Amino acid sequence: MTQLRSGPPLLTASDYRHNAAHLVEPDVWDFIEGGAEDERTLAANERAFDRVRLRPRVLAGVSDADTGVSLFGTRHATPIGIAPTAYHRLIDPEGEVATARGASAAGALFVVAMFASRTIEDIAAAVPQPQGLWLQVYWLQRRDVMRSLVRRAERAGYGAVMLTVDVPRMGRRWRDMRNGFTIGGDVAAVNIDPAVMAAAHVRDEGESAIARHTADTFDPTLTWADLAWLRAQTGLPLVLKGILTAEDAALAADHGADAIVVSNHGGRQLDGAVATLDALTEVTDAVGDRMPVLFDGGVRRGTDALAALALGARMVLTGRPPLWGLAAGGADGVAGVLRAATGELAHAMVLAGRPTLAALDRSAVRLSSLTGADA
Ligand SMILES: Cc1cc2nc3c(=O)[nH]c(=O)nc-3n(C[C@H](O)[C@H](O)[C@H](O)COP(=O)(O)O)c2cc1C
Ligand SMILES: O=C(O)C(=O)c1ccccc1
Repeated sequence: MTQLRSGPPLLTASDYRHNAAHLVEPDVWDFIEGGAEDERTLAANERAFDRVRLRPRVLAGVSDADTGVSLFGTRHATPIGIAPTAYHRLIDPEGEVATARGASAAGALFVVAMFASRTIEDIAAAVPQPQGLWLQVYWLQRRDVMRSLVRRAERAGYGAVMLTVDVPRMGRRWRDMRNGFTIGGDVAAVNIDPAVMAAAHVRDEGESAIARHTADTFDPTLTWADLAWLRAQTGLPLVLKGILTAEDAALAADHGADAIVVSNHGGRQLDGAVATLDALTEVTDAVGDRMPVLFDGGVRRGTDALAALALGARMVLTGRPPLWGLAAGGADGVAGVLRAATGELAHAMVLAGRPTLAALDRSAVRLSSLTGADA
């Protein structure tokens, strides 16, 4: 656990959040915490877990739990990984290098964002096993830039490429627009051709610079047929992030995705979109065993992870909590927040009588509680 110089130990993600709030600039805090428009989907993601009621089994002879999970041939000590988030140097001078060290210490997957503020190679060099890193990309108008990123990740030993598909344009985040949020100082998206990033700090009154930059550089004309191009650029597994419906999950499988992430971008894109926990079962039903389904959105404690895993997620990702850890204690804080959640998960697995992730199935959740019937 992360012990600060003074004050009580940080035991839960919520402890890290309260601690971190005082340690980053207010506009950066709003960028991290904020969601799109009235933030209803952001709130719904967390609230969905409040409805979950578990069905513990007893006298199962369970004294310890194994949280290990394999994905694409790589073993992870925990099924709780780090979702891609941009610009970690806004929070810690070492940025993604510190995050990678923390993830590696906790045995967790770290999905590095295309908009990382440290190089793909420096991040890989910070960990003993770079296949525990994946690279997230957005579809840029400049396909040559995408290709070079994917090739660099492959050469550096990354384990997979994750294409985020829920940003044809950036969601309107009133907080960032009111703050006139820009990425400045010596923080930059160092992996992307400077020509592509040239206008990244430009904005008009009432605008967010990242939204302006996204509109200038992303390719919103993308369709399912275009995925074949990216597929052909790399031998790495291709994971699609941002699926919320059975229809799109089936299309992803038909178009050769190796995995998908049920995600609404942490409530930062379409406000009013379904909470991810509420979308999970329709997606896992549609996919069956065709490919692994991952999950993100609102996971704040071990029992949240347990519910998503029970409903069919192979792994869960968390976005904001590792950033709270990074702010509170650098690499140690990232490891601390992941270990806290993993410890809670293992504890819940013992109390629920399910010693392994394989033994965790839908019978662990009272399904009527998800629809609010038990409220
Ligand atoms: C500060 C911040 C930056 C993010 N940047 C990216 C990004 O660059 N690419 C991406 O695919 N998702 C990005 N996301 C979305 C996360 O990957 C993830 O879907 C979301 O945070 C999960 O919800 P949670 O924060 O409730 O765990 C970002 C989220 C946050 C909070
Ligand atoms: O903030 C985000 O959610 C996000 O996806 C993003 C994308 C590009 C630059 C910065 C953030």
